[in-house]
Amino acid sequence: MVRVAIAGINGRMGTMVSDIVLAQPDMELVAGFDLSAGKQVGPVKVSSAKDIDSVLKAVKPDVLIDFTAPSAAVGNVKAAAANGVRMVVGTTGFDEAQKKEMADAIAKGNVAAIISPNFSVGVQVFLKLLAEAARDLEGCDIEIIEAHHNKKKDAPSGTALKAAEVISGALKEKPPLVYGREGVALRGKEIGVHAVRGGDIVGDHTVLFACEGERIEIKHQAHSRSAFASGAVKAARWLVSQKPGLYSMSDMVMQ
Ligand SMILES: NC(=O)C1=CN([C@@H]2O[C@H](COP(=O)(O)OP(=O)(O)OC[C@H]3O[C@@H](n4cnc5c(N)ncnc54)[C@H](OP(=O)(O)O)[C@@H]3O)[C@@H](O)[C@H]2O)C=CC1
Ligand SMILES: O=C(O)C1=N[C@H](C(=O)O)C[C@H](O)C1
Repeated sequence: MVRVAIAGINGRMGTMVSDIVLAQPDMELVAGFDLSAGKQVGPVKVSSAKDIDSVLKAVKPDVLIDFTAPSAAVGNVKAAAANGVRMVVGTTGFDEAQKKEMADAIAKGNVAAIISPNFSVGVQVFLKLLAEAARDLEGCDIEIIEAHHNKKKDAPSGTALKAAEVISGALKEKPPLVYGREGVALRGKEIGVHAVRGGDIVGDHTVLFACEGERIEIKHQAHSRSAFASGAVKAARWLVSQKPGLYSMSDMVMQ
């Protein structure tokens, strides 16, 4: 049995991840953490986020799945790594210092972890297509447009930033990012990044390659958070048989 703990278990993603974990015959939900404690989820009563260290020590999960907020996730990663617990981190919106803090904690704890801004399998294919298009269409103007629900706190999305990183990695000339546009300014060599927020949009990412006389759009649309949640649960199962280290979702999907 894979013993799973979930941080952010009361949230939109945490709720869906716990439903999927509870339905897996080879998984057991052993702990859940959130700012508001006490709710019963399957066999566990949600623990207060501040008790994560003592609860991890007591229940010894195999994997902690985190969908919370950036500073919360950094604390959770440190607690999990210090207790030898593997991690699946789906939270987005980290700054560079927070990314380094997590990587250092994972290395020091000598545990296996996946940090990914998007756990859908489709998005891994989308990223692969972007790299190919960027290589073949060098010189075309590139714009990334993402759309999400009106409760999303970070912008641009983690996936949009990952798309920019992948595109940049495939181009000979590394362009700067320009977030939105306002006022009088001609487009330069940049990648434009635009965030749309509204209603209950689950997660759309479009990359436009605009060339002379033609254009290509590569688009991924998530219809349900189950695309992310089921990928995160698969990642938890996969991590159990991996050596210690920091992995990405493409390490798992493209194996
Ligand atoms: N990688 C991926 O595939 C995906 C990533 N995401 C990302 O996941 C994150 C969560 O998204 P979503 O579920 O929509 O957000 P929600 O706000 O619905 O859920 C986050 C939950 O975490 C709780 N929380 C805050 N701090 C802590 C803490 N220290 N310990 C435990 N729980 C805590 C929040 O409590 P409270 O509400 O009281 O603040 C809330 O219940 C975001 O960063 C989002 O961008 C989302 C979808 C897919
Ligand atoms: O907050 C969300 O909802 C999502 N966040 C992720 C991101 O920032 O890329 C992934 C997904 O698009 C949904």
